[in-house]
Amino acid sequence: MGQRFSLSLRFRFFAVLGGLLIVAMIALGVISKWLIFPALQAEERTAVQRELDRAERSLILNQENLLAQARDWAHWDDTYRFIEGSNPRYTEVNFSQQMFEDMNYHLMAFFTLEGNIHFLAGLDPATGRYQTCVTAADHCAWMTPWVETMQSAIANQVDPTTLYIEQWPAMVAASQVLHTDESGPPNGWLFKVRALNNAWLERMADYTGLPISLQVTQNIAETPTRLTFLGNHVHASRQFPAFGTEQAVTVEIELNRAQYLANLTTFRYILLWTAGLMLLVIGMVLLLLERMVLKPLRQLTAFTQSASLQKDNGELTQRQDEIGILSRAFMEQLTCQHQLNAELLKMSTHDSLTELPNRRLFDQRLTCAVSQATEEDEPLAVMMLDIDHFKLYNDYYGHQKGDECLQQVATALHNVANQHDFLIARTGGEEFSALLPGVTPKAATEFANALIAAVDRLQLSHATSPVRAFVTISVGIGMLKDSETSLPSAVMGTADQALYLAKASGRHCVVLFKPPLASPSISKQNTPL
Ligand SMILES: Nc1nc2c(ncn2[C@@H]2O[C@H](COP(=O)(O)OP(=O)(O)OP(=O)(O)O)[C@@H](O)[C@H]2O)c(=O)[nH]1
Repeated sequence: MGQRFSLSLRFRFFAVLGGLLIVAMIALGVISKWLIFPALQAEERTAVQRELDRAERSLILNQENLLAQARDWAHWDDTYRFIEGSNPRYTEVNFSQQMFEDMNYHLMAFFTLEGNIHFLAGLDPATGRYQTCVTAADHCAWMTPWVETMQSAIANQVDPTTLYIEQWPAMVAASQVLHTDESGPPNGWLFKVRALNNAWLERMADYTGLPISLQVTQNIAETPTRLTFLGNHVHASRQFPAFGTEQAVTVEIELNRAQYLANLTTFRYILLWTAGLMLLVIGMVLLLLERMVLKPLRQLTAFTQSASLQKDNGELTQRQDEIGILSRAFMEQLTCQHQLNAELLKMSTHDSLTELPNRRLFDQRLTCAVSQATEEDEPLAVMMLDIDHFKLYNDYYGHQKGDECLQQVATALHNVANQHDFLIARTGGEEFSALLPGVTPKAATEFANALIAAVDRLQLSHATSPVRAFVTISVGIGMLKDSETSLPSAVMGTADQALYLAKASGRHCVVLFKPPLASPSISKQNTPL
């Protein structure tokens, strides 16, 4: 049973489509894990990097802007003369708290070419008050570390714009002091410092639209950019090394992952729907296969297995699809087969000329009748009939007429047999046999006479017959009880002997076999009746 199920179409369809579904699911999973999710993450990474780049560009732009302002001041005859000491009103005219605040400067330092302080001005980080000094001491002591770093930059190679970290992070721009037409020789250095404080951050946030914050980090990382994904937000940072230290200014932005999470949710929905749809489609295909193919096939199998055509309830043959066509074709074939079988059966059991049962059928019935009569101790009569001088008939009228004569005689005999409910068969050329179960010798004799009379009534001319001018028959009757043995052949032998006697006695008569006839000599008792 199990093996038959595993070989069935239903199982194979289930197995193939189920397998297909599993493969598709695995493929979806693999594609999601190795292609889609990494692609979404890469896209998010790129978007965050882009935002970091934007923050960096703003920082650089701001630095370049500061540098441009430093150069503007440094390449100016007034500044040149101020360094020379021939412009006493320079500071008074150009410097004020308002100017520092407006320009977002925190310190401006003028140096000689050798790096000696010429003039310092700045906003005290503690009080926010504007101060000017010619030395970084006393009330300008907060400037000292800045001044030392700048002097170290002058002593080495001055980077025109860079980041400094001294107490707080700042961007610094430096330029040599030249004439307004940028002719030399240079006679000093001008440094401008812009603190990267909260006010600056607020301006940057306004300018970029990004929530930028700054950190001073003590170690410079190998990779300046760092992205940390935390639930629904991402923390991105990029380091910028500060001048002359191992420290760095780290620009940080905190971004919402809403876009990524929305993409992820959308994709998960798509994934879910795709899986659901696949499941639905395969389920539908299986259902349709079951209803449209497998169930009708099973019905067709049951239908073909049933022996009788009568079992067709029309459900299959009335269908208009391929199954219906197949069923109808099968039905036609089956009907044709049945007809052929019936014809073959008739051909094998009936005589084609007279349509009476033939010897084969007669012998079968005789065997059954003999055993039944023996078992039930019932009488059984058999007859052998022969057309008298049929050779002469054939010779005179021809074979064709002989056939017609045989047919007419057969019909007459059949009608009598039918009327009295016994079997008559054509068992030889012009020889017939009858089987009469439960019939006594007396009744058998009456039936035999009825048969002779029926043939007589035909009045078929037989011009050359020495018996009558028409076709006649002779009949020999044998009874089972008078037979030596219960063998069918022995019973028929008694009838044959009786017929022989009938022929010998002048024909056109009935002879009933009597037991003494069982001996080789024919008894007188077997005289024509
Ligand atoms: N037309 C025709 N003749 C047949 C057929 N079968 C047998 N015969 C003929 O029947 C004749 C039988 O002849 P016989 O056996 O000598 O017997 P009979 O002439 O009838 O003589 P008795 O039986 O002694 O009266 C033969 O001539 C056969 O050719 C048949 O199917 N059609």
